[in-house]
Amino acid sequence: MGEVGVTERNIEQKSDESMNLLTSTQIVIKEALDKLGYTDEMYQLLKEPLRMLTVRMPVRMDDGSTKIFTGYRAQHNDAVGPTKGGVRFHPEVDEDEVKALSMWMSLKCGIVDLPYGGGKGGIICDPRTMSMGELERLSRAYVRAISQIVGPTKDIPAPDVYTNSQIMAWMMDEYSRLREYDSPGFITGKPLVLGGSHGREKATAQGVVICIEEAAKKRAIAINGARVVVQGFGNAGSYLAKFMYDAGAKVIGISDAYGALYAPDGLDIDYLLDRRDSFGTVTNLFENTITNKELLELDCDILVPAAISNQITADNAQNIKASIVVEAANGPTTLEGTKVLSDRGILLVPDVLASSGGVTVSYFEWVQNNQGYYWSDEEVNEKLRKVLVQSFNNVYDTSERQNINMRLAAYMVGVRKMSEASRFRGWI
Ligand SMILES: NC(=O)C1=CN([C@@H]2O[C@H](COP(=O)(O)OP(=O)(O)OC[C@H]3O[C@@H](n4cnc5c(N)ncnc54)[C@H](O)[C@@H]3O)[C@@H](O)[C@H]2O)C=CC1
Ligand SMILES: O=C(O)CCC(=O)C(=O)O
Repeated sequence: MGEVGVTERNIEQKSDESMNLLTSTQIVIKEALDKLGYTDEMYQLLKEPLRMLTVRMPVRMDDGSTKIFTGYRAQHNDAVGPTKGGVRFHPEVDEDEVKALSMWMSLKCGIVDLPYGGGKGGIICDPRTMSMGELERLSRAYVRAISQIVGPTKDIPAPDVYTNSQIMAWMMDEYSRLREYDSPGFITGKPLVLGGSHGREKATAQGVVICIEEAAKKRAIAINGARVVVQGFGNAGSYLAKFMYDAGAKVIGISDAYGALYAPDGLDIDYLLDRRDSFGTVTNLFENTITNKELLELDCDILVPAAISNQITADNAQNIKASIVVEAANGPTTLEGTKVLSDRGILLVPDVLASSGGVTVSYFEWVQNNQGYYWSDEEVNEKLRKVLVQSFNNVYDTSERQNINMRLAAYMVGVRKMSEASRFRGWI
């Protein structure tokens, strides 16, 4: 931590803290289990995924060469039910990160009370440099490689960073071909015409908005006119910016992997949405950009990291000016960063709560696939709001009652269901 030159670091590179995504998750899980009175045996069960599959996939590239890609699927704990979680295509995917991501999925499912455990997948690749044909062959190869451990009642993938409904459609088709029957419930985040759910695409952002509204009430901040900064302009970040903009907030900063845009009087979000590409890139069209680091430190009321992990660390947490930080991304704040923000009285709504709208509507999609009967957009929104408002207040009240920060409170709420299910199954 705190090494010389860290401020100059390219944001794509990882800090020492990021090596500890898994370790820091284990530390908070242990703390939550201790507070709940569980023994060390429970911690030993939950500190790592039950299963971690590494696969190597040969894929024919457009130029005729063959490239070998490495991918992972982690299944953290399936005591409650099948595991569930997205698949990430990113050059920086690594084994420990996928493990931590699967553990966060277990916590999310516990917090919003879904009948799932956590899973997560990833492939080391850069889809921004691949053709549609190459992406399709890679997506299908991944499903063939992990097919033995996934399925509608085993482990149900979904979208995450740099994956989308088209990739879900190819994966669903490959799985259905392997099994020789149509299996829409194998994966969620599908296009509507293939059994996708209304509201899934915007669900993560909608869940974040509900958490922002609830957090703003606690801090007496009016959404109308609030200054909002959003890091990341992909699925989560761009919908979120749009919802906040439509609600009358001033979105003064947004960013992507290449830089950030800042306008003190507010950005024209509709214009930016119109110009962004399918990877959530838009800043390359502008000249007066700032860095992602500068974006995070802008003077604002509400800051939403909605891109990648390890963005708020011991290095910059002191400089964050927002009153409320709501984590749409997975793992954007390190343990050290969390401590600094909490000590400074900034309300931090943690990822495992704030970004749980995505998996909640994925669950709705899976339920609709299983029953073959589909709900309206209004029905989905109403159900999502109910779940998220209740979950936010459950975690917030726990944090107040126990006098702890919301991350530890969320872990306490999230870890309980899988612990109890593991105990009833006789595993501990
Ligand atoms: N899509 C979903 O349903 C859910 C997503 N999340 C989390 O939200 C975050 C964003 O995911 P999506 O919006 O789905 O991904 P996306 O692929 O749609 O968009 C990613 C955005 O992050 C930006 N980005 C990538 N690398 C970056 C870097 N090094 N620095 C700054 N920005 C960078 C991209 O330019 C893009 O704007 C991730 O942490 C993901 O795990 C969490 C829950 C559900
Ligand atoms: O929609 C899902 O099933 C999982 C979404 C996800 O990967 C996440 O919440 O991080």
